[in-house]
Amino acid sequence: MAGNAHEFDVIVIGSGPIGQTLADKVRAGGLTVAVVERELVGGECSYWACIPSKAMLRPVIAVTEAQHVDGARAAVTGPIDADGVFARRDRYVTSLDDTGQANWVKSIGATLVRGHGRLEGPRRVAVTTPDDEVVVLTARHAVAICTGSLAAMPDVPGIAEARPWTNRRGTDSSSVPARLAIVGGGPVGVELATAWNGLGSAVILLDREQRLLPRMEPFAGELVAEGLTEAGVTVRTEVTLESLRRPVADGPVTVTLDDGSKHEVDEVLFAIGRTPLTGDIGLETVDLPAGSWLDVDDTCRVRGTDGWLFALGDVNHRALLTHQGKYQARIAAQVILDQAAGESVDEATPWGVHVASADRSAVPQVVFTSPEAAAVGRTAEEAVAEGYRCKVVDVDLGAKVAGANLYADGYRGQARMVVDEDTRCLLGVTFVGPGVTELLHSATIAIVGQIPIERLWHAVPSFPTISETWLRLLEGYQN
Ligand SMILES: Cc1cc2nc3c(=O)[nH]c(=O)nc-3n(C[C@H](O)[C@H](O)[C@H](O)COP(=O)(O)OP(=O)(O)OC[C@H]3O[C@@H](n4cnc5c(N)ncnc54)[C@H](O)[C@@H]3O)c2cc1C
Ligand SMILES: NC(=O)c1ccc[n+]([C@@H]2O[C@H](COP(=O)([O-])OP(=O)(O)OC[C@H]3O[C@@H](n4cnc5c(N)ncnc54)[C@H](O)[C@@H]3O)[C@@H](O)[C@H]2O)c1
Repeated sequence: MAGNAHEFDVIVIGSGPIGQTLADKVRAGGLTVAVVERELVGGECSYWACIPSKAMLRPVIAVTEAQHVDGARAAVTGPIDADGVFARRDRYVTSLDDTGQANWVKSIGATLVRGHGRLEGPRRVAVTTPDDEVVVLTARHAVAICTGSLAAMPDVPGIAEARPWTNRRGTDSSSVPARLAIVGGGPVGVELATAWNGLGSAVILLDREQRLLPRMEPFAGELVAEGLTEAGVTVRTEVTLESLRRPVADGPVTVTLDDGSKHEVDEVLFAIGRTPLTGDIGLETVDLPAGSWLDVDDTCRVRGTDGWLFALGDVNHRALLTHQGKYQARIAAQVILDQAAGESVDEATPWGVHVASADRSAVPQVVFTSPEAAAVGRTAEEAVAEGYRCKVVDVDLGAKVAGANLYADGYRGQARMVVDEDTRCLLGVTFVGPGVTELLHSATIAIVGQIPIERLWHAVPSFPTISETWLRLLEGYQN
């Protein structure tokens, strides 16, 4: 880079799915962009999170589903081929080679700068390259922090000697531990328990809360725990980890819980949440605290800065999901483009082009377990806590939905719809059961579109599909 080649309209720090989306959109709008990446272009999502976990889960879920269809069950005769699953995963993560994604960044006309980016005052980013050189970039319009998050670790005795797994080894290991303890029963914990149990590990899943998936409707965690238990996972809730011991480097780990029980395993995996990757990105140079989640407004501009600094994706802690971060990137790109053109930004109109309104009321999430759990919007408990006058409708899918029973014999699943009684529009919907994942977007559209119950009756689900759950929910609302 020579002359003013270090000056760009926009600098994006972090090339995960969110940084890439922002770069793509502002570039398409005619701005120049530098994308700074210190590790692999594509981020955690592409190599150690969404993509490898789903590549590993799909074979496990496919086999489990076949085992629940009379007649098909007889065709499932052996264990899952772990090497085949690892090969599938490696294909999806391009064997941790980011050439394809790096070329894509270049193909959109962005400049990829390899190295660790740190703010150096407003609109300046110093990049320490792999050769230990420092390149200083300046941004005419905006800097976007898209640095993502890291697995959180608890402070318990013995953690260093136990060399625990996180989502990284949990998604890139090509050997199956005979015994695996997973601490944390959120989405990462339940998905990786499903995957590794399916691949042959004896898994014990531990959570300190009363139930798994504590952020979803209670029946989600309960049905997922049932599915895991049926598959052979030992599920322990309301337990706290006291210590780990791995006296011999290659030997087993002893996990001690607060109820006094001890469990010997070959590996321990932590899935207890995330911490923001903001500790070493120069936040202190712009008067922001280092190491914290970045507080943004609904346009994704960092509060306390004057409109040049954006934080998108996991780092802003609005919704730690790839699709939601990419939505934020689309909104922020519009804000950046309009600011750069000297046009006004309308931050006051919900659902407008500059406001990430869905983050507040319509975040969809699918947890890929067996059964699957899919939810969007508020839970009943959240709606009540926020002061809504609401009606809750529950449907037992196995008992009431013909399409569900044709999908799996002895189908077990449940749905819940939370309705705002003042507007008769939906506040939240949850589906749990085999094959429900693709139903979720219908609920997202109903919530975002603010479609009243009366109109939903005109959205006719095909017979005999699991979507007929919608009819049962509407009938339940009338009764
Ligand atoms: C096991 C697992 C499974 C998941 N499954 C799903 C799923 O199915 N669906 C879903 O929606 N979400 C899923 N998530 C969440 C999803 O992975 C995150 O929400 C998503 O990766 C966030 O994207 P991001 O771009 O903000 O961050 P990341 O994907 O973490 O990317 C951040 C990038 O920034 C780079 N970086 C960091 N600091 C610097 C720096 N100082 N300088 C330069 N570069 C830097 C990093 O190297 C990285 O490449 C999963 C998470 C886990 C752990
Ligand atoms: N399919 C998906 O959409 C998907 C999959 C994986 C992860 N993610 C996202 O990634 C983020 C991280 O997921 P996660 O599951 O790591 O975090 P999480 O915060 O969603 O869940 C953490 C779980 O660990 C438990 N926990 C916390 N501390 C504990 C302790 N000391 N001992 C025992 N249990 C403890 C909590 O009760 C909770 O159940 C989430 O926001 C999640 O939505 C999404």
